[in-house]
Amino acid sequence: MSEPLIVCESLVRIYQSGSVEVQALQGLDLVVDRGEMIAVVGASGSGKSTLLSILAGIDAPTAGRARVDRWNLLSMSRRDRVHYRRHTVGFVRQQTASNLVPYLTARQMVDLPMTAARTPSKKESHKRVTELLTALGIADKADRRPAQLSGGEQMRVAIATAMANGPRVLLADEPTGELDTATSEQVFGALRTVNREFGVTVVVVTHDPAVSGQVERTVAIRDGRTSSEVLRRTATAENGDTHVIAEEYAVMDRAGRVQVPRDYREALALTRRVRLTLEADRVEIRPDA
Ligand SMILES: Nc1ncnc2c1ncn2[C@@H]1O[C@H](COP(=O)(O)OP(=O)(O)OP(=O)(O)O)[C@@H](O)[C@H]1O
Repeated sequence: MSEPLIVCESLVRIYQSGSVEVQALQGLDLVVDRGEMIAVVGASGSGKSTLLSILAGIDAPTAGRARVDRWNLLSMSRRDRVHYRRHTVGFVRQQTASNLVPYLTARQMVDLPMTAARTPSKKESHKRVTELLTALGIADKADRRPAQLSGGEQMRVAIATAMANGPRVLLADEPTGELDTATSEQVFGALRTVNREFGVTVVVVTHDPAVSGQVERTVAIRDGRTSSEVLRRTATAENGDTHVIAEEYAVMDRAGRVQVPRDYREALALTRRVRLTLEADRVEIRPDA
C-alpha cells in the first residue's frame, strides 16, 4: 500500500489574543489516504476551520506533526509555502462570492491560477479549462461572470478554479453552507466528480448530515481532537438488495489514548479512575468500585 497523503499527529494550534490563549487544536490525529474523500464534522469552535487552514498552508501549526504529500507543514520555508499553495492544494471557501473575482468570466477565473503559476502553454491551459468546466457541467457558462451564474454554478466554478493546477488535495470549508438542498447536492456531486475523475483527495468540512452521510468516512472533531470516525460501506443482501452500513469507531492516538463518550461514562459512573482488563479479544473498562 502506498503511504497516506495526509498525516497529522498530535497537532496543536494555539492562538494568542492579548493575554488569552485559545487552544484551537489540542493534539489532533488524522490520516487520509490518496484518492480518499472524507468529511470532517464537529460543533462550532471545535477546530475544523483551523485544521483546514493548516492543511491549506495558510496557517502554521504550533506543535505536532503535519505532512501532506512530500511537504512538512511545520518546517516549510516561505518559498515552499507559495509552491505548496499553488500546486499541492486547492481550497474552496464557504462564502461563494469570496472564491471568485466579480469581473472575470468563468473561463478567465479558472485560467488565473495557471497564469499565476506560469506553467502550461496557452493551448494547454485552454484545454484544461474546457476539461474542468465540462466535467463539472458548466462548459456552456464559460463566458459568464459570477453575477450571471447561480450559487451552485458559482461554487462549481470555484471548484474548477481550485483544481486548475492539478492539486493533490482539494479542501472545502462548508461548501454547501449557504445553499439550498438541491443546490447542495449539485455541489457535492461536483466534489465527487473531481475526486473520481481527477483522482484528487478531498477533505470537506461540513455541518450538513446529507453530505457527511454520502462519503465513506466521516471524522468527528471535538475540542480540537479527533474523537470518532464513521465508516460506511455498501453491503449486498442475498436477494441482491444493497444497503449502507455505517459503523462508528473511537479514534486511538499513538500513545493509546481513546476518548470514552460522555453518555457511556455517565451510564456506568466512570470517573477519574477505571479498571482496565485485557480479555482474549477485547479490552474492558469498568468502574473503580
Ligand atoms: N485567529 C484566531 N485568533 C484567536 N482565536 C481563534 C482564531 N481562529 C480561531 N480561533 C478559535 O479557535 C477555536 C477553533 O476555531 P475554528 O474556527 O477552527 O472552529 P470551527 O470548528 O471551524 O468552528 P465553526 O464551525 O464555527 O466554523 C475557536 O475557539 C475559535 O474562537
